[in-house]
Amino acid sequence: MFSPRLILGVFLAVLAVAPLVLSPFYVTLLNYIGLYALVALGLVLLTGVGGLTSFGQAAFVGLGAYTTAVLTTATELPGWLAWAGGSPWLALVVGLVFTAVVALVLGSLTLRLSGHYLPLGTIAWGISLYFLFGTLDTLGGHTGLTGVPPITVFGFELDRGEELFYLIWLFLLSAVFTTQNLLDSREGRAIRALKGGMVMAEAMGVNTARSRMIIFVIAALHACASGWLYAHLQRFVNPTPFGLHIGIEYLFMAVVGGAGQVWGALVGAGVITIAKQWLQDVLPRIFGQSGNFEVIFFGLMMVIVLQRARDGLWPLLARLVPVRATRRELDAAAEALPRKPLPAKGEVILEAKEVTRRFGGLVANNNMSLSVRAGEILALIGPNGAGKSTMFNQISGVDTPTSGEVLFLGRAVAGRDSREIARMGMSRTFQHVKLLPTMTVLENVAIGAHLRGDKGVLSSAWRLDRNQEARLLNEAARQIERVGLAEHMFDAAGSLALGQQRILEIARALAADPCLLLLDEPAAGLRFKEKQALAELLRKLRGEGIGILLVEHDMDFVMGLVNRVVVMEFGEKIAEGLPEDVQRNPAVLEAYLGGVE
Ligand SMILES: Nc1ncnc2c1ncn2[C@@H]1O[C@H](COP(=O)(O)OP(=O)(O)OP(=O)(O)O)[C@@H](O)[C@H]1O
Repeated sequence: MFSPRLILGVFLAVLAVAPLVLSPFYVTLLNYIGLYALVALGLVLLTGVGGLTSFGQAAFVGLGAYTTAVLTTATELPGWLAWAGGSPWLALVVGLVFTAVVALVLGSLTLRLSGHYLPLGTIAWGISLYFLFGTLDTLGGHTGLTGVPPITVFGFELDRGEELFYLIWLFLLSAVFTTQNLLDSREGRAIRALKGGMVMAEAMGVNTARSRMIIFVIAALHACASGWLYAHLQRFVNPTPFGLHIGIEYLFMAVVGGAGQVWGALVGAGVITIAKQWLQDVLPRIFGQSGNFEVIFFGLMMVIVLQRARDGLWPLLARLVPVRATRRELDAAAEALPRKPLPAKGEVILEAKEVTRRFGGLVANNNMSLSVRAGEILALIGPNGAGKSTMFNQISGVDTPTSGEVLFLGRAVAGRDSREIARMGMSRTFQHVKLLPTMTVLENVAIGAHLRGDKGVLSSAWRLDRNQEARLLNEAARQIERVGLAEHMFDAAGSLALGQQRILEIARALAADPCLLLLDEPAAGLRFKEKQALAELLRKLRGEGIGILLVEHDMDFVMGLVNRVVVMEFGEKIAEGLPEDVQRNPAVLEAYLGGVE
C-alpha cells in the first residue's frame, strides 16, 4: 500500500522535470493534456458529481480565449475597457468575470430544465456561441485573431511551450486541489446530493438550485481559464476549437477518465489526447488514405467504455496502484454547535386545523385536525390508503391543503419551501429511505446539519472552513453515536441494512437540531432489538422536549411508546386518545386493529 502523499510527490516530481528531459513534441502534448483536463475537471464536477450533462463547455473555452485575444491585440478599446487592454493577466480577470456573467444567464435559462432537455439546452447555447465567434467582425470571423502576445510572469515572457508548461499545470493542479477541497465540505455535500438526493437535500435545508448554479459557473470558469492559456499558447484564436464536436470530446474525456473522480479528468484528457495523436498517425497508414478515422474509433471506444467501465478508467487505475485510504479524522476538541432553545414542554408546536385535501373527486383527507406538543409522541395510524401520507405531506409542507391550515410554531406551513420549514425547526425522515449510498454514514448525517453552518464555496475551496467543518462533523458524529450507529460511522451508507438506514435518517434529522421530528414508518424493516433501541431513543428525545409525530404500521411498537394516537380511515379521523383507549375503541377495532390481530 502506497501513501497518497508519496504518489502525489512522485507525480509532482515527474511533472517538474518533464519539460527538462522531454522533446518539445511531448511537452506540447502534455500542455494540451493539461488544458483539456482543466475543462474536463469542470465536467467532472458538473456531470459526474452533480449529474448535469453539458455539451457546451467548448464555448466557455472560447469565451476565455477570445476575451484575452481581443483585449491583448485590439489597437483601440472602448473607453470603459481601456484599462484592461494589452495585459494578459487583466484579460484573464475580465474573461473570468465575463464568463461568470454569461454562465449565470445561461444557467438561469437552462438549469431549470430536467432530463434530456438540459443537455439539449447546452447544445443549443454551445452552437450559438460558436457561430457568434465566427460571425462577429471584431473577432476576426472564421480567420480569427492573430498576434496574441505571450503571458509575462514577473517580467519574464512565457513564449515557449516548455515555459508555459509550468503555468498550465499550476492552474490544473490548483483546480484539482480546490475542487477536491470543495467536495469535502458542507457545500460539497450539498453538491453531491444533487445526483439522486434533491428532495432529501431540500428537506435538510440545502438550496439545490443554488448548488446547481455553483457547479455550472465553476465548470465554466475552469473552461475559461483553459481558453485563456490556450490563446497564449497558440498565440492566435479561431472558432474551430470551440465547436460542439469539441464540447462532446470534453465530455468524452470526463466519462472515459471517470466522471465522478477529480483525478479522472486528468486520466481522461491524457488517454484521449495521446490516443488521438497516435491514431491520427497510424490509422491513415493502415487504411492507405488520409481522413479522420480516429473519430470513428473514438465513437466505438465510447460505446465500449459505457458498456464495460461505466465509472471510467480511474477506478481501474486505482486498483492497479493500491493507495492507503485516508480516513477523515474527527476533532473531538471542536466546539459544539449552538442549539436553538426548545419550546417549553407541553406547548403546542404543531397544529393541523380542519385540513381537507382533494385530488379531483377523491377526498384523501377530510376535515382532519391534530396537534403535537413539545415533549410528546403522537402516532398517526390507519389502514392502507387511509390518507396518512397525504396528511404527512401537508404537515411537512410538501403538499398544500385544499382547505384548512397547518401551523408550525404558530406560523402557517403552506406556501413555505422545504428549506424554510427546516430552518424553523421541523425535520423529517422518509417512508422510502433517501440516502446518498456512496457517501459515508458520517457525511450523510452531516447533510442534516447543513443549515447550522454557513461557509460557502470560496472558503471551502481554500480550506478556510476547517474549524466550522470540524464542528459540523463532530455534531454528525454525536448524533450517530446517539442513535447507536457509531461502529458504522465511516461505512458507505448504502452498505447498511435497511433498518440501520432508517436509523441513520433519524440521526440526520437530529443533526438539524429540530424541535419537531416527523418520522415516516421508522420501525419498518427493523429487527426486534433495533425496534427496542429505537423506542428507547425516541423516549429519550421526548424527555428532552422534542415533539415527535410518527406514521407507523407496527402496532406493538406504537402502543408501548407514544403518548397519544390519532386513527384515520377513509381520510377521516375516527379516533383520538391514549393508546390503551384507542385500542379498545370499537370503531378502531372494526377499521384497523381488529384486522391486524
Ligand atoms: N397525488 C395524488 N393524486 C391522487 N390521489 C392521491 C394522491 N396521493 C394520494 N392519493 C390517494 O389518496 C388516498 C390516501 O392515500 P395515502 O397515501 O395518503 O394513504 P396512506 O394512509 O398513507 O396509505 P399507506 O399506508 O398505504 O401509505 C389514496 O386513495 C390515494 O390513492
